[in-house]
Amino acid sequence: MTSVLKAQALGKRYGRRWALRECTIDIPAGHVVGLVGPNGAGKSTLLKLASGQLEPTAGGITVLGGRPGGTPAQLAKVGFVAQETPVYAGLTVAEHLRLGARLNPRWDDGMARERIARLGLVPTHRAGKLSGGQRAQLALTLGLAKRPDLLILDEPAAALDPLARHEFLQGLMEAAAEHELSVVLSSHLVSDLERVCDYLIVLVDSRVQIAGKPDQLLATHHRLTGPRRDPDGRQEASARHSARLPDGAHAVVAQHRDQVSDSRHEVSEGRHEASARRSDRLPGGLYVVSARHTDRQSTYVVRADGPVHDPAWTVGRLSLEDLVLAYMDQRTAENRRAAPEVQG
Ligand SMILES: Nc1ncnc2c1ncn2[C@@H]1O[C@H](COP(=O)(O)OP(=O)(O)OP(=O)(O)O)[C@@H](O)[C@H]1O
Repeated sequence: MTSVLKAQALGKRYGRRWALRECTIDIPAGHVVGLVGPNGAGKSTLLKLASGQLEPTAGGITVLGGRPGGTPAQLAKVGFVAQETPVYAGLTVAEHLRLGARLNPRWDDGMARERIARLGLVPTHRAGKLSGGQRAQLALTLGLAKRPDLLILDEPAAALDPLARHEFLQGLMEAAAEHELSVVLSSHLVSDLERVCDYLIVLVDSRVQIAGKPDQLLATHHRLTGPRRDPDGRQEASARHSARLPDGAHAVVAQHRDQVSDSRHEVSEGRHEASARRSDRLPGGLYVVSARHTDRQSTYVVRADGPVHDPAWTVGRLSLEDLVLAYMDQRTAENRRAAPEVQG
């Protein structure tokens, strides 16, 4: 299958700080890809690397088989709509279309005019006088009429009200289906991405945490809920030293040790051991994404290759939002290794 975006150990550093690191992804063509993550996670950095506006510090990236921004032909194949939906305030809607026609060899003027008319944008109106939603639609029209093979949008609907956002994303989906376009868009709004995307990338702390088709991601992640047998972490730590651990518990503790963090008890080494100790009750072969404990109950979000059957735990389904939030949880991210990609 052709890759629309392929990155191998891709990294970008600003000064001494990594904005993106060890990013390895392979996105097949023909998808609407959602890129989600907290502020400062590296989303814009990845999108700018993909559109050739930034050069990598480490690793490599190809887009539609070529180096981003490498040749005029490559530039023509990729459209980019930046975060602030850039339009020229002093130019009219019609002047934007004329500029687009002059700058883009594959420009589809008929489509641009038809779309502008359908959206009710008046050609003689200056972009500076348009509403935020209208400006976003104008910027999307320019991106689509360029007739790219890949359209990259950095938080395109962030400033729009829910109705305008709905219309914007609807238009994007229709255009993607009609023109067999691959799309990569970033957003903070998982509900938006859930509606339009058939491939998701979660980026946290400059690293890709997970990537794949939403149904596959949901099939491999579960919520495990069970009683917290010993709600006091200190008692649990001392219990560990009194050699009352079940056979084999040490091995399991070692297996999960760097995968688990307790959102409320992470102060000392003893506490850390206590939190690792709790995970020894989880079924084997799980990757712990997040862990939460109340006095009486423990809740884990875990990734598993197969179904989880363990009478000690209630296994529940996650929504996509639950899954993304579990990965985005900064309190657990620190102690987690980057998860391998789920290929779709
Ligand atoms: N030009 C720059 N110079 C220095 N640091 C930068 C620059 N651009 C981004 N960064 C830093 O790189 C990190 C990633 O930034 P980036 O804009 O890619 O994040 P983001 O996920 O798009 O965030 P947001 O959701 O807030 O737009 C941040 O810590 C940011 O401060």
